[in-house]
Formats: sequence, C-alpha cells, structure tokens
Amino acid sequence: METEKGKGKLQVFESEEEISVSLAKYTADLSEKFVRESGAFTVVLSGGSLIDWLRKLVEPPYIDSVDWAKWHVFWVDERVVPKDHPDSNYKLAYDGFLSKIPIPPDHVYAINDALSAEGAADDYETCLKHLVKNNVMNLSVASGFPKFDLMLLGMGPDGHVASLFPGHPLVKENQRWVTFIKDSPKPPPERITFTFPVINSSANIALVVAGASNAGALHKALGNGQSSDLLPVQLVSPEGETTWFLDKEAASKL
Ligand SMILES: O=C(O)[C@H](O)[C@@H](O)[C@H](O)[C@H](O)COP(=O)(O)O
Repeated sequence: METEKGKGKLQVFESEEEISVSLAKYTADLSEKFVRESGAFTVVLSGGSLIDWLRKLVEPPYIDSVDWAKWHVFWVDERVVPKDHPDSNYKLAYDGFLSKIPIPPDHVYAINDALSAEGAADDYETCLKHLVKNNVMNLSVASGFPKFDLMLLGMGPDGHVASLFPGHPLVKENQRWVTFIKDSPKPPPERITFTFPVINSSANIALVVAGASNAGALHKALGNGQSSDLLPVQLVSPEGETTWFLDKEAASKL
C-alpha cells in the first residue's frame, strides 16, 4: 500500500523483509542523486532496528553500485558510552553496516566518547560547523541549520524520535544544533541528540517503523485526530520529503 498524505509518502509493507528491500533501493537512489549533484552524500543514522533494516544495502547489487567513498555518516543521537559498549549506536552501526562497506574512516563521524554528555554535544556541533566551513555540507538557506541529504529515523512506542522524548524540554530546543540529555526516560540516561531545527532542515527523512507496539503512536501521528500535545514524531516536518516505511502491524490502526 502506498499513499500520499500531508505528512509525506506512506508505504506499508507485508513484512520487515520487504521494508529492508525497499529501504535499500530508496537509499541507493538518493545516494546516486546526491553524489551526481554535489559529489557527496550526507547520511544520518539512528539506533534501534534501523541498522538491521539496512542489511539489503550491503548485499548485491547495492554493495557494488553505491559510491561509498562519497558517503559521510552521522548519528541523529548517540548514547554517551564508550564506542565498544553494547549500548553504543556507533557499535551497532559498525557491526551491522559500516564494517561491511568501503567508506573512508574519516567520513564516519562518531561522538568523542572520552567527553561528558555536555562536552560530547559541543564537540559534535563543532565538528558539524567545520564540515559546513569546508563545504562538505551546507546550511539550509531557509533555517540556517545544517541540511543533511538523508536522515534515517526510527520511532519509539512513546512517539520519541532521536533522543527527543515526549514532554521533555529538549523537544523545544531551537538554538543548538546538537544538545545533550542526562535524564532520558529510556536507558541509558545520558545521550546527545540532534535538535528539531536540524532534523527539520533535512532534504529527506525516512521514518522506519515496524511492530504492533508502535501502532498507537503512529495512529496519533498519521491519523486524522486533533490533539494539542504533539508527540515528538509529529514534530518531524522537514523542508524536504518524508517517506514512511511501515510494516502492517505498525500500520494496523491507520
Ligand atoms: O536510542 C534509543 O534508545 C533507540 O535508538 C531508540 O531511539 C530507537 O531508535 C527507537 O526506539 C526505535 O527502535 P526500533 O526501531 O528498534 O523500534
């Protein structure tokens, strides 16, 4: 099933396997477009199941056809733990994805895990500012925040995206590019996260959500009901395009 709503392009798949097939083609097509147009492709990863759903991208034909040397990889959020810790989103991505592609190591922007949460957020923001200065990426003309080519986002059953949780003041942060949280309701408590102005400056956002536990939040996000207290996922509203990759369990209440 595929429909266009005001909230983006909505695709519902029979299985997680089909999500993975479609996500690989979508990502490879965007990579081809941005590399052709600008010579680089800036991609933002999440934690959670997303990395597993990228598995078809590291298989033929894409493993051979994607211009991996032009990729620059970032994280929308990261837990403040050592990079070899089981909770690390970097480790998750390295083990399941990055170790399988020929990407130059200096194009992989992991957090500095020797720093505090606050220090790591500052450091990551400084890193992004250097990349803007060196023309690896641009600022959005409309917002003045960095504009990534593609953000691959998951969503939690509470409607959180990145480490922006419902009711938390960080949801309203509108100055910083990268900020930190020390009281995440989902463990581990210390994380850094991109802010909504950065998320919403993206050229493309894929929201990849599977499983019945997410059906309620998706119903609220994509259904026709009105509500004044918006879930974080409802604040995802990029300058560019949103594409939803759902399985039928997640979409069961739509
Ligand atoms: O930092 C975290 O705690 C997770 O990365 C989390 O944000 C995850 O991305 C979502 O909960 C979606 O998870 P699933 O894709 O596994 O449903």
